[in-house]
Amino acid sequence: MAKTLDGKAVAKELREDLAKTLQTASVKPTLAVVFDPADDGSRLYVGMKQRAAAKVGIQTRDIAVAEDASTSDLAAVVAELNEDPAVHGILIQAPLPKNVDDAQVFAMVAPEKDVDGLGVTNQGRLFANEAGNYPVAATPKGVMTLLNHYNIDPRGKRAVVVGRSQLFGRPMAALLLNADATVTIAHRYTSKESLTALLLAADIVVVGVGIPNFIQADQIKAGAVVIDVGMNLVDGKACGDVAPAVAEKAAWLTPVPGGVGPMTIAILLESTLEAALEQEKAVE
Ligand SMILES: Nc1nc2c(c(=O)[nH]1)N[C@@H](CN(C=O)c1ccc(C(=O)N[C@@H](CCC(=O)O)C(=O)O)cc1)CN2
Repeated sequence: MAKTLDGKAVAKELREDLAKTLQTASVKPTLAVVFDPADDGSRLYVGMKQRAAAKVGIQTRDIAVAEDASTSDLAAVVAELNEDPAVHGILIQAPLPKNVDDAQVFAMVAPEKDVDGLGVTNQGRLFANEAGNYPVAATPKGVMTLLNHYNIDPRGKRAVVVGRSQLFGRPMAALLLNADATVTIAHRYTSKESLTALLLAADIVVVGVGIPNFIQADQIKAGAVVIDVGMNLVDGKACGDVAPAVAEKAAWLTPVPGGVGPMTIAILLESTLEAALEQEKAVE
């Protein structure tokens, strides 16, 4: 039976450390959250982020986007936040309304305020494996933090990332590559046959496609590490992309809920504090 990669517990530790640091920090960070209030998922996740931020001592500022907003409307919103010295971090909660190009909006955020690491500058740094401290997309960074916590070293391992989004798959693959894994990305055009062959050879599988039971036990190598980034609702209950029977094959598995989700939020808060401290240093 697989051991649990307990994101809920690791995220709690991370948040407690952040709260301690913030008690004596010289800056009280402010995170601006730009989101579509008509999207049920966004309302839920933004609420979770706001509550977690308040508990550690980070202020949030809500910016609700109108249903008929365009990319250029968002450009004006982001430009104002970029210029506001009271705002240290800007979070663009995806998805934005249908007339907005999310990727273009991610790219408008000033790199020093891009706490979600989704803009081209910070993604470029990650893909170049640039040394130093810059924000990285919260979900993939949360996965790496979880692996590290359980002393699972990707070096020399065969890793398969299923999904190629800007939020998850691309930065996930870059982080695993930067950690010296041999990485393959599978996506919607990868045939089921090829995907199964890749998965059966993989030591580490990270999947985030938004389809319940997408990964079955007979596609997983015995002893693999399986990270479920999926977040689906089935009969009102949260579940991931990995079938429950995978627990009988894998050595390690993340639960849903309680795995990668809480890590995503904790890493966002950590990146917000780091951005605020950097901006304060730059002003001095
Ligand atoms: N700008 C961003 N947009 C989105 C991101 C992101 O990282 N940045 N990720 C997802 C959603 N997401 C954060 O925004 C997120 C999803 C789920 C969770 C979480 O903790 N889920 C709980 C279960 C919740 C439930 O019971 O329904 C868990 O896994 O334990 C946190 C964050 C899309 N957009």
